[in-house]
Amino acid sequence: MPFILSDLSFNQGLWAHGVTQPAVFPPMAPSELLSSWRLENEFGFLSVGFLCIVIITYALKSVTLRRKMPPGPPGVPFIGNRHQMPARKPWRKFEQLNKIYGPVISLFFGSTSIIVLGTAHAAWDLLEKRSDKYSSRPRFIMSGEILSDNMRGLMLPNNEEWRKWRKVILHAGFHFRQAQKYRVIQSLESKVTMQQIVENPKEYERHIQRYAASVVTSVTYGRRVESVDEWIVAENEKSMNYLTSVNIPGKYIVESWPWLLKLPKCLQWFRREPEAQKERDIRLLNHLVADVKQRMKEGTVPDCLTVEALQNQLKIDMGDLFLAYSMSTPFGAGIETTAGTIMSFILAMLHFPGVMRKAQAEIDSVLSADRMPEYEDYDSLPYIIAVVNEALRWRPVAVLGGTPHASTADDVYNDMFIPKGSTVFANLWGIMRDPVMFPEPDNFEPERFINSKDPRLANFELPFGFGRRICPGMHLARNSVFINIVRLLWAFDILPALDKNGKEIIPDSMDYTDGFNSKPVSFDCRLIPRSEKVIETIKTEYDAVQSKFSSWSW
Ligand code: HEM
Repeated sequence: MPFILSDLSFNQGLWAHGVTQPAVFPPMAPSELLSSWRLENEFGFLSVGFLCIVIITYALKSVTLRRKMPPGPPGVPFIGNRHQMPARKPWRKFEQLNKIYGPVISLFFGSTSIIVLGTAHAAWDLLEKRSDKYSSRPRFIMSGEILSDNMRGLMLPNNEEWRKWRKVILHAGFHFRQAQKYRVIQSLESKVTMQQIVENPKEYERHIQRYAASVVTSVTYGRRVESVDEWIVAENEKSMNYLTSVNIPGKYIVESWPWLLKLPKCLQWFRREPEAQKERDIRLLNHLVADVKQRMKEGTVPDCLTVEALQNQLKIDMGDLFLAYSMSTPFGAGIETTAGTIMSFILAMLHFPGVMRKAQAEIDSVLSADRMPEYEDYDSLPYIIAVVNEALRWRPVAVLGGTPHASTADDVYNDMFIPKGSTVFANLWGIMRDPVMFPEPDNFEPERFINSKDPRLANFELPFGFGRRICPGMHLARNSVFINIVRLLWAFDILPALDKNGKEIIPDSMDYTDGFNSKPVSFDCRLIPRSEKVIETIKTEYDAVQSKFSSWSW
């Protein structure tokens, strides 16, 4: 059994190195030398024997545990399967492994058991139906504990603080009815985006990013952004980039050796840099809340998440700092995801022009060029709704299912044992490409949602995760994706860029970024207004929007 054999040789090797290191001793008589040699040897043999027993017991336990657990590729002692995981796009490897070993597989990263779910049904069975056991998060020592003092809800385990945070985010912010209120802002911001694209189509990606950032700052702090270069976006981006940079597995030794946290704080060298960043984060987040408070006093602040939370602060029993961190949640979770999904839709249109024509035909049957689509048109546009669903499916932005879940109790699923403390990935990349649920998954085919009898496809929440951790921003996100997709299709032909010989350049449909959120690598395309009348309508709508924004800027 290679697991046990290599386990032993690795440790014996290390041990042997340790005891054969000669030190400097005073000279000894031969008899002394002999008895000391015997003593040392007896001690040595005892130690080797003890070590062997420990290692064999550990190895046997591991093998027995592994046999009871979901199948998976054999690993290496102590390292597990970590070395088999590619540094880039691990979701593709997960998909391959699910194809080989089944919808539920297990791996080991060191001593941590990793469960990867490769079908929607497996994810619903565990993360939704058994959400009492699967709604926690793994421990994030560097990013969650040291950098954020357990104040970032997205990384909190399933505890009282997380429930409090989630209630605020949902009830003060983004549950279905509350999210409908923000449609006004989303519609206005999308009109700005359309005008920016008409004026400067080459920068279309920046316009979409600005849209996503402005919706987030508007619904959170009641202030919008006019450019992605504004300080508020830059500062938050810095903070988020730092957070992501410390979240790299294996980068910090304390993640593998948490006992280092027991050292006196002055000896915990790894704390210095993140604690300095923490100070900067706190200054920024407190400033943003203070700004809302000030405008509440003046009576000039629009309805937004922070106003709702502050008005209910006593009732929800949330401290000032936790509230300030909680209000920043949409920054990390809502900008890249929304913009990335709209970018995937544009990429898909370059590859599937037939879908674009069909979608435009539906829009033209409901609207003319002198009226921009509105949310009220939603129910008249079933094909567009299917296009939105397909954009979320074809290239899911939260590619690994967002932040992984963690299990809080031992469990048995289809005769497979899942130990407490497992990290659980619902690999949305693989799930969305499951050919049973989504035949020919590489095709961008909105019809799959129209022709399906599956109620879970009609109400397509799958891209937003599972159970008690399901994305609280999903209604807001869906509204953003819908209004931008329908208006882009109404206004523009989305066509490939041309090279200098007039030949079309079709970007690679698999060229996506790395990280927990994966979006298309920037690509050129042509967004050609469909008529002069469309340009005129966009301009009229844009001019009308300006007066409504006057008090919203930073
Ligand atoms: C197209 C856009 C979006 C997609 C595809 C998306 C997807 C997801 C997914 C898959 C998760 C993980 C759920 C799980 O753990 O099972 C998640 C979590 C989360 N999302 Fe979104 N999201 C989007 C936009 C947003 C927006 C706009 C917001 C905020 C306004 C938001 C806030 C959050 C938060 C706070 C969590 C963590 C929930 C928790 O840990 O309890 N998301 N999202």
